Amino acid sequence: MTRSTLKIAPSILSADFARLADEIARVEQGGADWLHVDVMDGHFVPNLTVGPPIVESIRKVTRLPLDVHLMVTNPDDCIGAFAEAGADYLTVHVEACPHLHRTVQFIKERGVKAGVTLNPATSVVTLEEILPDVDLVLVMSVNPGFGGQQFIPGSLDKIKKIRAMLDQARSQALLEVDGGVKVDNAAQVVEAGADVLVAGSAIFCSADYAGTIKAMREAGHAMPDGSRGRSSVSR
Ligand SMILES: O=C(CO)[C@H](O)[C@H](O)COP(=O)(O)O
Repeated sequence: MTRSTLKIAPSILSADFARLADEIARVEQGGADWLHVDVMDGHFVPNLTVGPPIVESIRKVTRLPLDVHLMVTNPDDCIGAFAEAGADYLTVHVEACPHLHRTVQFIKERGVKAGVTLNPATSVVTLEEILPDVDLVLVMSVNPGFGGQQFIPGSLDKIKKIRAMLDQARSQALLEVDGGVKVDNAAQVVEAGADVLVAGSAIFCSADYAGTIKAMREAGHAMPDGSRGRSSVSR
């Protein structure tokens, strides 16, 4: 099976929230494919960020698909509000969902693409039963809660395992990686099997957002042996 074109999703967690519309315009004009929005409740993760009103405001200033990552306890309680606010993807944690299949159906019933994600210490086995139902799998390559952390090296093996599971199931779900993704490791992450690279500090802490996005895309398409990556092929 061929793979989707590599997507770059800047995470606004590292943007200047006082100038959010400008920051979003800069990454959109700079070639971003998606916008990644981290929702944190101060309970599932030790940080607080944005809710549905902010997503609704973001929806008005960009055409980029909104990739909303719910780092919250009881995500079922807020799925409707984020769907109405304009999320294109809603991704929930397997650790936060005792009835994961029901939660995924809630998301899809609202016309939103459904993603599932797992923390670094959570086994890929937790994905086995839900894979046929999801549009996206997100591998957290840092412990969620904060931007600017170091990529956990063991994440590469996890990405490879999930890539193999998706390919074996002939799944069309996208494989996204989030946490410590930089220009320097983008090739390894894509080689391991990623379709979507989330990057916060790498982009928003750089002087040239467009240049960083371009460099990350080029790195992701350049395999170690110099060949073009599988991710450059559309399915
Ligand atoms: O989900 C997240 C943190 O929980 C962020 O999306 C992620 O950490 C991106 O930041 P960076 O690229 O700086 O690591």
